[in-house]
Amino acid sequence: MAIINFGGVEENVVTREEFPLEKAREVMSSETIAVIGYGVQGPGQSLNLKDNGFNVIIGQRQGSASWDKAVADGWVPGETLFSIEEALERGTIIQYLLSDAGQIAVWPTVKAALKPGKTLYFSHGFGATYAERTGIVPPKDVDVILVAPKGSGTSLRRMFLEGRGLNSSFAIFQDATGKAREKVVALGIGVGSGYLFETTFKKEVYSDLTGERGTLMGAIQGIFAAQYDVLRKAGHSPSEAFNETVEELTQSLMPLVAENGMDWMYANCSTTAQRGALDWWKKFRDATQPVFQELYDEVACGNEAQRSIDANSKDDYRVGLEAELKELQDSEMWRAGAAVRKLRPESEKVEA
Ligand SMILES: NC(=O)c1ccc[n+]([C@@H]2O[C@H](COP(=O)([O-])OP(=O)(O)OC[C@H]3O[C@@H](n4cnc5c(N)ncnc54)[C@H](O)[C@@H]3O)[C@@H](O)[C@H]2O)c1
Ligand SMILES: CC(C)(O)[C@@H](O)C(=O)O
Ligand SMILES: [Mg+2]
Ligand SMILES: [Mg+2]
Repeated sequence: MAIINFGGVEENVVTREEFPLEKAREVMSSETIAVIGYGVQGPGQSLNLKDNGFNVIIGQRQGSASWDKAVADGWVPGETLFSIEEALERGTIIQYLLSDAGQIAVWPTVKAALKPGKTLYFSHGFGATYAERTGIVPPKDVDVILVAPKGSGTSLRRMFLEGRGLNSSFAIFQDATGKAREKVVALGIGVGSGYLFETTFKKEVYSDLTGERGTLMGAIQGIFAAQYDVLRKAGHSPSEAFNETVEELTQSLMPLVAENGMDWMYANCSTTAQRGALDWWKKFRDATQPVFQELYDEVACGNEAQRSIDANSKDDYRVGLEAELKELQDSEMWRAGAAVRKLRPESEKVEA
């Protein structure tokens, strides 16, 4: 473990230097990793593990679109691609990567397959933390661990292929064999994490649900929509409103934040912009803080988890989700965005 000072607070992290891939392969040398579910995380984690030299199989519902995707990605039915039941039987490490609602539905099958000595791996603290709502209570004689990549499975794979690494958190829920720690770190390195920081199942799920509902996904769309609306009502064109709300942020300013922090991005803007941003950011903080607090409280009391379980356990949940995504796509702001994306010079080059 390397001790890293995060803004004045020291934390333990695991890097690839201290726990190299060779060591991870050694820890996993006699294990068969069964990745159950081939949605978003399933492909990213399993393909990275395979390319890193681990012994991986996939368990997925036959006849589903995800099964076809697995075949297209090179997994071979009967050799490395199986029904969920068969993969559970063959695997010694069970990477449970169905959707969180799917995990509840399939839990009785998984539980029955968890013979002593097997390891149960999650990428979210959801199922085990909200056990009274999910019914997911692992048997006492298996190791239960978590590696949660902090980003989309799509990014996990893309960054791996670019030689980069998304960071992940890791946690141990249950250490039945005394080897849970080396297993979780080996798998974290194996799935392509840049580095690993330690957490608990409960902290992972509380922070993850807050983050995705907050600044990462929910709040950002809300703030974009509010500013775009004000600009449009004041007579600005869609292209102007979109550029001043989204395009400049994603294309010009966020890469500077990612590179060297907010002050660096500010420093690369005019003194006029800096004066305004420094004057206004605290107003936005104060206006949104109560909403973030409400969000965290709803997560911590379980209401948010319950809403997600109720919505995503419906047979036709995809229909509703797709309609809501379409509503976003069809909004003027995101239609303007589609036109703006096409106008990027590099888009022209791709099409040419
Ligand atoms: N999406 C991400 O990038 C991401 C990032 C970090 C963590 N996670 C976590 O990883 C886990 C997997 O998430 P995901 O987004 O990859 O899942 P997903 O929504 O893409 O679904 C994964 C698979 O679950 C299968 N599935 C759903 N319901 C099922 C059922 N009742 N029976 C059998 N199969 C069923 C689907 O066919 C699909 O292949 C979750 O715990 C999630 O919170 C996801
Ligand atoms: C990619 C995210 C938002 O970080 C993940 O938490 C998810 O649920 O998909
Ligand atoms: Mg999440
Ligand atoms: Mg997340």
